[in-house]
Amino acid sequence: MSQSTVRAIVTDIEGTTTDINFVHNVLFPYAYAKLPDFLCENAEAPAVAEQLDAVRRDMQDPEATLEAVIATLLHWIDTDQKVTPLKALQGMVWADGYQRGDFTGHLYADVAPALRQWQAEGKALYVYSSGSVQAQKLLFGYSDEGDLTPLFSGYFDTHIGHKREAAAYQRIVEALDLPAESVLFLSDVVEELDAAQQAGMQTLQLVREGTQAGTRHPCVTRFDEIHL
Ligand SMILES: CSCCC(=O)C(=O)COP(=O)(O)O
Ligand SMILES: [Mg+2]
Repeated sequence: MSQSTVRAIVTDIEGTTTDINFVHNVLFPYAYAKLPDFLCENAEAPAVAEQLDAVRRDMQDPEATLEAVIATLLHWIDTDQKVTPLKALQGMVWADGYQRGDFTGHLYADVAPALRQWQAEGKALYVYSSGSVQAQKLLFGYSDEGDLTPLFSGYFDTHIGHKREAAAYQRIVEALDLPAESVLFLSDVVEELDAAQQAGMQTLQLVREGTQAGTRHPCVTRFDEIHL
């Protein structure tokens, strides 16, 4: 990493800022439990109906019943599929959980101080996650460390493309209007880092407890090991 040239940092969430176990053992089961009733009660609401139609398109069955759509969504949660309408609906369900205080967004202890320091140093901070932009804002807005959303300049989800495709990172660079080599991408997933590197970004792999270091990208175990 050529540290002096970093002008913006784009961070992944799961496995990077946030424990994978929080996502898989708190958020996903909450959505699994609450989604059926939420959809039965809100299927006619325009924002929900739009996502249900998108699920039917992905199922290649425009006439699929609500029951069949719900079964598909639950299967996608079970198999951790990063399907855009599922992610949008999960975000809507999690909003209730955060607002009721059922959980707060997990952040590793080293994350908030580093984000604050980088922002104070003039770096622009962005999030790129498979979770919807609404879900990202909720996690950082209702985080263990309070509302961190003022630290971020923007959020990207799968509407910009999938995280293992270089084209998604090219679009992010265009949106940031910065040279690709001045943007640093942080993730725990080597394939995501490969894609960001192909788009010209700098990369750093977060190797949190329980995850494996790769060999293709520089590695750190905590945000406070990153000196820009
Ligand atoms: C935005 S919090 C929920 C994260 C999520 O739904 C997910 O699938 C994790 O994706 P990531 O790209 O952050 O690994
Ligand atoms: Mg990740």
